[in-house]
Amino acid sequence: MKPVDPRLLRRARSAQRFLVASVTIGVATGLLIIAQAILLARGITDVVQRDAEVSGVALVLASAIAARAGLVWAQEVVAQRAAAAVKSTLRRQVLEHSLKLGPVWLSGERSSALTTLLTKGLDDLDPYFARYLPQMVLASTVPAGVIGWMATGDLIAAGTVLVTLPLIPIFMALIGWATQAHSRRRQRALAVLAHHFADVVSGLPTLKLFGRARAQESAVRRVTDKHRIASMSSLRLAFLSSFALELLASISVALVAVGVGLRLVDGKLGLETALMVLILAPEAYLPLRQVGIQFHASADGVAASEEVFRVMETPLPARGDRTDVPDLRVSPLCMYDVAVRYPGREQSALEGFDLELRPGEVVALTGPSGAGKSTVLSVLLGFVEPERGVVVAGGRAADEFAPAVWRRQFGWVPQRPGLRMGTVADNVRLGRPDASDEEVLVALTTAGAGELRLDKPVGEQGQLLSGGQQRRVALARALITDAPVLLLDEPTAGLDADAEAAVINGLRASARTVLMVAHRPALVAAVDRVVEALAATKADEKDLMAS
Ligand SMILES: Nc1ncnc2c1ncn2[C@@H]1O[C@H](COP(=O)(O)OP(=O)(O)OP(=O)(O)O)[C@@H](O)[C@H]1O
Repeated sequence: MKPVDPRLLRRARSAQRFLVASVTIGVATGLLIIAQAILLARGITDVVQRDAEVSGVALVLASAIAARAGLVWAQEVVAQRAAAAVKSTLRRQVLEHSLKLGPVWLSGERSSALTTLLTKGLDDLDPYFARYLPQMVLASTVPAGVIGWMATGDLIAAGTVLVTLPLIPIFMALIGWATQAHSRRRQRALAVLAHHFADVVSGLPTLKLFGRARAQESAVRRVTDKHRIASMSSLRLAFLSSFALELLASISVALVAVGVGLRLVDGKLGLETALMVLILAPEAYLPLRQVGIQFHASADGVAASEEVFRVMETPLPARGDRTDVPDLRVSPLCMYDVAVRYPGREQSALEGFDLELRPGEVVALTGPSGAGKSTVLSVLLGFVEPERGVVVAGGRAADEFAPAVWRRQFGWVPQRPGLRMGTVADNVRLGRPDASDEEVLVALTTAGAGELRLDKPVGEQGQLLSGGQQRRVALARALITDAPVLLLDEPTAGLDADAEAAVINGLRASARTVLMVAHRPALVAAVDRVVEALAATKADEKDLMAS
C-alpha cells in the first residue's frame, strides 16, 4: 500500500490541504518533543545534582505539554474534516461517473456492491485520514529531528537508533504485503454478503411461496462464515504485526539504554545528556510503531478507495461534444447494420439491425424474448456502444453529440420503471421539474393513470403502487418532457384492452415519434408500423436464406 495514493490527492483537493496542515503540525510536534525532553532532563538534573529551583523550567515544560496537546486536538479536527470532505468528493465523483457509464453498466456492476462501496466502504477512510496519514507524517518528521538532536549529545546512541530504526519499516512492508491481500479478500466477502442479503430480502416472498426460505439459511451461513473467516485472519495479522513491531522497538530502546547507562557509569556522559537521550529514544520509534498499528485500521479504507478509482477509471464510451443535435421533430432517426455484443458474452445481443423512425410515427418493436428489443432502446439512448453499425440523425452519427444533449431528445420508459420515494407527482415531475399540477394531471391521464391522486405516496423502487400503476406513472414522466421521441419498453403491460387503446390514442395525440416494445396483437394492430428484432442466430439464418 502506498502511504499516499497520488490519485487521492489529484481527485480530492481537501486531501492536499490536509497533507500540508499535517506536515506543519508534524514539524511543530517534533520540535515540541525535543523541547520537552531537554526541559525534563534539565529539570531532573537541576533537582538531583544542583539542588536548584525548578519552577521556571516546570512552567515552560507545562506550556510545551499543553502546546503538544493542542496540536493533537488540531490534528484530530483537521483530519475529521478532511475525511468528511474527501469521502463526499469521492462519493459524488463515483456517482457522477456511474451515471455517465449508464444503467447497462450499473446492472452489470452489481449495484449492491457499489452501494456497499459508497457507504460502509468509504467510511473506512476515516481511520486512514484521522490516524494513519498523521502518523505517517510524524514518522517522517519526528525521528529525523530526534536523531539529529541526539547526535549533538551522544553520537553512539544516535547511531544505534539510526541502525535499528529501519528494521521497523522493513517489517512493516513485509506485513503490509500480506495484509493487502487479506483486506481485499475481506472487501470482496463483504460485497458478496451485501449482494446476497439484498437478493434474499428482495426475493423473500418468492422464496417463501416456493418453500425455499429456510433453505437460504445455509447459504447465508456459508456467506457470513466466509466473511467471518476473512475478518478473523485480518485481525490475527493485525495483532501479530503489532506484537512484532512492539518487540522490535522495545529491544532497540533497551540497546540504547544499556549503552547510555554504561557510558554514564564510565563518566563519558553527563547526567543531563544521558537523561535527554533516554527520554528521546522511545520518541524516535513511537511514530513508526504507531504507523504499523494504524496501517491495519486504515487498510480497508484504502482498499475501498482503490475500488473507487477502479470505477472512476472505467473508460466512458467515446462520444463527441457537439450540442447542435438535429431536431427529431423533423429529422428521421435511423440505425444502420447495428450489432451489439455485451462484455463477457459470446453471442451477439443484436445483429445487423436496421431501423428508420420517421417524425410523428408510432412504431412497435416486436420479437421473441431475448431478441434484443431493450438493447435497441439502449443503443438509441447511447447507454450501449454498438460493436458495429451506426445511429444517425439529420445526417450525423449520434456519437458525435454530447450524451446529455442527445438524451434530451428522448422520453424513456424502461422495463423497470425506476420510481423513487416521494409522491406520484414528484415522480412525474422528474420529467419536467417546473410542471404545474394541471400538466402533471394531463400527463397522468394521457398515460391511463388519471385515477391516481397526485399526492399518493410512492415507496422505494415504486412500492405502494401496483406494477401497472408504476409503468403508467413512468409513462406520464416520459410524456411530460418536451422530448420529440418516446422510447417505451412495454408501456402498457398491466393495462386492460380499453385502457391500452386510450393510451395509444393519447400517444398519437401527443404528436411525438414513438418506438415501443410491444407483444400484444391489439397493441401491434394499433400502431403505424411494426419492426421485428430477431435473436442473433435467427438474423444469421435470415441472411443465409437471403443469400
Ligand atoms: N447488461 C447486459 N449484460 C449482458 N447481457 C445482456 C445485458 N442486457 C441484455 N443482455 C443479453 O442480451 C440479449 C438481448 O437482451 P434484451 O434485454 O435486449 O432482449 P429483449 O428482446 O428486450 O428481451 P425481453 O423481451 O425478454 O425483455 C439477451 O440474451 C440478454 O441476456
